[in-house]
Amino acid sequence: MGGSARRTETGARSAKRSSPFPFDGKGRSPWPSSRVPGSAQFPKAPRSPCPQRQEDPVATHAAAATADPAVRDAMRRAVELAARGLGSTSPNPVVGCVVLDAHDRPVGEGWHQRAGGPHAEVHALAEAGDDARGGTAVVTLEPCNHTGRTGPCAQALIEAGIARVVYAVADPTPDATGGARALAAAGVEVHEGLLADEAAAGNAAWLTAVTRRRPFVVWKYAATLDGRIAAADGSSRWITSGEARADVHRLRAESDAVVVGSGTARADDPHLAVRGVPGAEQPLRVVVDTEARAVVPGARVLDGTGPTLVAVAEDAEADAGDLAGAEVLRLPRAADGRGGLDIPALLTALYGRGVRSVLLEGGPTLAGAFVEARAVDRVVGYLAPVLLGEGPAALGSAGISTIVQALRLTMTESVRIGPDLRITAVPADSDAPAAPSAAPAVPTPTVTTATVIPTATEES
Ligand SMILES: NC(=O)C1=CN([C@@H]2O[C@H](COP(=O)(O)OP(=O)(O)OC[C@H]3O[C@@H](n4cnc5c(N)ncnc54)[C@H](OP(=O)(O)O)[C@@H]3O)[C@@H](O)[C@H]2O)C=CC1
Ligand SMILES: Nc1c(N[C@@H]2O[C@H](COP(=O)(O)O)[C@@H](O)[C@H]2O)[nH]c(=O)[nH]c1=O
Repeated sequence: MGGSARRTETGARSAKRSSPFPFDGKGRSPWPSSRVPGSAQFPKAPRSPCPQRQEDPVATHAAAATADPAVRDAMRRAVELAARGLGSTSPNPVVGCVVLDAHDRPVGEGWHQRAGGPHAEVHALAEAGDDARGGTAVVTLEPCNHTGRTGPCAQALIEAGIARVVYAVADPTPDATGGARALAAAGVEVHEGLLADEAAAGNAAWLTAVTRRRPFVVWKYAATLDGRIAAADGSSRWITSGEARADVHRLRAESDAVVVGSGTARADDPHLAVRGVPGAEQPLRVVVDTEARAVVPGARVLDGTGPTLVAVAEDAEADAGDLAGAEVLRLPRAADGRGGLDIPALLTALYGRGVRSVLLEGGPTLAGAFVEARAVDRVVGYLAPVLLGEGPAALGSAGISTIVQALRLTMTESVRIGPDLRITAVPADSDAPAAPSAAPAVPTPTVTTATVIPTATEES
C-alpha cells in the first residue's frame, strides 16, 4: 500500500510465505491495463510533445525502459519477489524491487515482507550498497512518498543516488501516491507501466481492497461431480483428495482471514488454521455466528493456533467465558429479512482490522449471502470424481430465481490436483483485477500431480 496503506494502517499481521508465482499461469491479469491506475488508459498526464502535458515529468508508457531487456527481466523478477509477501503484508501491498547498477547489472533485490518492516526498495538498496549509485530501481509499485512506520522510499532512492526508477503500477492510495513526482522533481528519470498487468495481478487482492474499501473475497468450495458439498446427513469429510486439501491450505496461507458460517461450525467443528505450509502465518479465523451458539467451549477454532473472531449480532447473548480464546465482534443483523448478519458490515469491520483478503470456506448458506451481496471476487471450486445423489448444493440461495439473473463467471483456469479438478472463475462483469491464481508455477511439495488443462480461453 504505497505509503499510507504500506505504512500507516494498523492491524497487520506478520510474515507468511506463499507460492512463488502470483499469476494464473498465463500471464494475464483480469485487471486489464485500462484499469490499472496510472496505466495508459488511466493516464496521469503522460509525457508527450503536447506543451500542456509537459509539466508531468513521469513517463507513463515506459517505452524506453521496456526496450531494455535487463530492465524487463528485472521487473519480471520483481513481480516474482513481490509474490513472496502474499499473505504476510496486509494491510500493505506486496511489492518487489530489483536494483540494477549503472551498467544494468542486478546488484540488489528485495520484497516487502511484513507491514511495519522495510519496504522492498529499502531491502534492495541495502543489498546493492554503493553499486546503486547511477543505477536503476525496478519496482512493482510506485515508490511511496510517505512517512509511516518507515521512511519514504522515494527519498531513500534519491539518497542512494538512483538515476532511473521504473515501476509497474501507480499507487492508488491518496497518502502514498506522489512518489514518482518526488523522484522526478529530484532529477530522477521515472517510467511507469512496465509489465503493469502482471504486477497488478500479483497485487490483485490489495488493489481491489483499497479501491472498494472491503477485503478481496475468494469463495472456495469442495464438491462432488454432481455438485454437492455434503451428504444428506451433513457429513462431508472428505469429498476431495489429500492433494486438493493441501492446496486449500496454501490458499489459507495467502489469505488474511478464513470465514465460515455457524452451520459449518456446527456440522464440522472446523479448525480453519493453515497446516502443512512451512513458515505460514495463521490467518484470522472467523465464524459468522449470529446468535453466538455455534462456537462452543472446546471448539477447534478456540485452540489458540491462530487468532479467532466470532461475529455475533449486536443483541446476541454471547458468553465471554464460552468464547474464551476468541474475540467477539458485534454486528448489525442483515436488513434483508433472510436472517443472519449484515455481510457488508462484516467486510467493513474486517477491512478496518487490516484484512485485505478473505477466504470464504462456506458453507452454502453463507456463500449464497455473499454472492447475493455481490461480495465474491473470485470462485475456486474443487471438483472430485465422486457422486452423492443427495445433499446440499455448493451454493445456497443467492437471490437468483430465473435464468436471466444467473451470475455468469469467466473461467480463468482449470487445473488437475491429484484426482480432482480445481476451477477458478471470476464474475464476468467484474471490474476488479484478477487475484493471483491459486496455481503455483512450480507445484508445491504438497500438490503432487498438478496438471494445467487448457481452457477454451487459453486455446483461442
Ligand atoms: N464441501 C465444502 O466445501 C463445505 C461443506 N460444508 C458443509 O455444509 C454444511 C453446512 O452448511 P450451512 O448450514 O449452509 O452452513 P453455513 O456455514 O453457510 O452457515 C449458515 C448459517 O450462517 C449464519 N449466517 C450468519 N449471517 C448470515 C447471512 N448473512 N446469511 C446467511 N447465513 C448467515 C446463519 O445462522 P445464524 O444466523 O443462526 O448464525 C446460517 O444458518 C455442512 O454439512 C458442512 O459439512 C461447509 C463448508 C464447506
Ligand atoms: N469437506 C471438504 C472441505 N470442507 C471444508 O473444510 C473445513 C474443515 O477445515 P479443517 O477443519 O481446518 O480441516 C470444513 O469446515 C469446510 O469448510 N474442504 C475441502 O477442501 N474438501 C472437502 O472434502
